[in-house]
Amino acid sequence: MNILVTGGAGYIGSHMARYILRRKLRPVILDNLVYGHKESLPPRIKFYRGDIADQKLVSKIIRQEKIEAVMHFSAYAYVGESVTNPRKYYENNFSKTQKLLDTLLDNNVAHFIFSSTCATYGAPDTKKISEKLPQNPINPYGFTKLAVEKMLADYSQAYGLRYAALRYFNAAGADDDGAIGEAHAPETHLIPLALQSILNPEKQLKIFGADYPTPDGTCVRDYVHVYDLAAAHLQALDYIARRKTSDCFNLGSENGYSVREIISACEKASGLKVNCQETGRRAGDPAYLVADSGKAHKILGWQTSYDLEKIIATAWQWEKHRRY
Ligand SMILES: NC(=O)c1ccc[n+]([C@@H]2O[C@H](COP(=O)([O-])OP(=O)(O)OC[C@H]3O[C@@H](n4cnc5c(N)ncnc54)[C@H](O)[C@@H]3O)[C@@H](O)[C@H]2O)c1
Ligand SMILES: O=c1ccn([C@@H]2O[C@H](COP(=O)(O)OP(=O)(O)O[C@H]3O[C@H](CO)[C@@H](O)[C@H](O)[C@H]3O)[C@@H](O)[C@H]2O)c(=O)[nH]1
Repeated sequence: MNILVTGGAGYIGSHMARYILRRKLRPVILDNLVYGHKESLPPRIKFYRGDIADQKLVSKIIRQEKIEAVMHFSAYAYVGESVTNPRKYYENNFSKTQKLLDTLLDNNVAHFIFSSTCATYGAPDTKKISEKLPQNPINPYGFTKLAVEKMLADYSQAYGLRYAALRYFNAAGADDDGAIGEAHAPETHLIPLALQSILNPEKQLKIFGADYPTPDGTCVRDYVHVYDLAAAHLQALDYIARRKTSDCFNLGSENGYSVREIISACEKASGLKVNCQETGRRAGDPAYLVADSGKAHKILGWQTSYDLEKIIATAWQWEKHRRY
């Protein structure tokens, strides 16, 4: 099967591309390299540098590469920036995704896997988040992802598009051999920043808020390894194709870890101290986000295989020797 991976030079997309290759399927990458790294792609992989909204280019790729399904990772994902510059997010995450979808329909590509997020739930007042909870995002980033989910539901109803909306919790970790890993620029995520503060004494990790209503006062998140996410994508694709259906799934480990627990895990993995300091809360951070992934377990047969220790071990391996 030929699978178009948009945003395939980015963090999660580049791991997806490797995972697809290992499963003897064929990924084709489309990325404009606004973020992302060409060095993250395996040699000899088919790569197109371009924009998802370039309908001529996307049509050409579909025809030339005989694309049968699309995994759509490309988006902007800085929550804070989405508040100060929402037009950038509505344009890239929503409007351009509509252009992409229209191109797919015009070229009879009917299978679509979408990178959604637990940020579509907002700040729910519950221990574990299942798909039954209402989606009430609290920032423009979350709204753009929810808007795409709504568009997918309408397109599926009207035009027969089959899709899976995969609502990731916190993607983390790196390739087991350390060849690729998380490399956002700027980096805003907790695990890479904690590990970088170990390697570079000039970098200090700020703990955003120690007064949350959580056991140790810091925010709790559900960290899920990128290859576990990748596995879910292929399982979801198989499911929507075989069953001729569409659905949404929460993807998390179902375990919550506080910022302080992540810092301790990074110190344990490295044997070194994280240089950190408590500061005020970061705007828009809910106290507690942990998945109920029972639906993905039951319907897709998805299980995670990386626990927190393994996730941090792969991230540490990557940070120590990173190539880009
Ligand atoms: N990282 C997380 O924890 C997380 C959690 C939930 C959801 N997500 C979603 O997963 C997806 C991937 O996230 P990531 O962390 O790998 O981000 P990333 O920034 O590393 O990757 C996104 C890639 O998309 C490319 N891109 C952006 N706009 C494009 C366009 N218009 N045309 C072509 N390419 C374009 C960028 O160059 C980049 O390589 C995003 O949709 C994000 O919203 C991420
Ligand atoms: O320097 C830092 C960075 C983060 N945090 C905290 O660490 C936790 C995790 O933060 P981060 O790694 O930035 O992830 P999230 O803000 O939870 O967001 C990620 O996970 C979401 C799903 O939960 C996705 O929608 C987003 O795209 C993705 O960036 C949060 O409580 C932050 O306040 C710090 O204390 N200091």
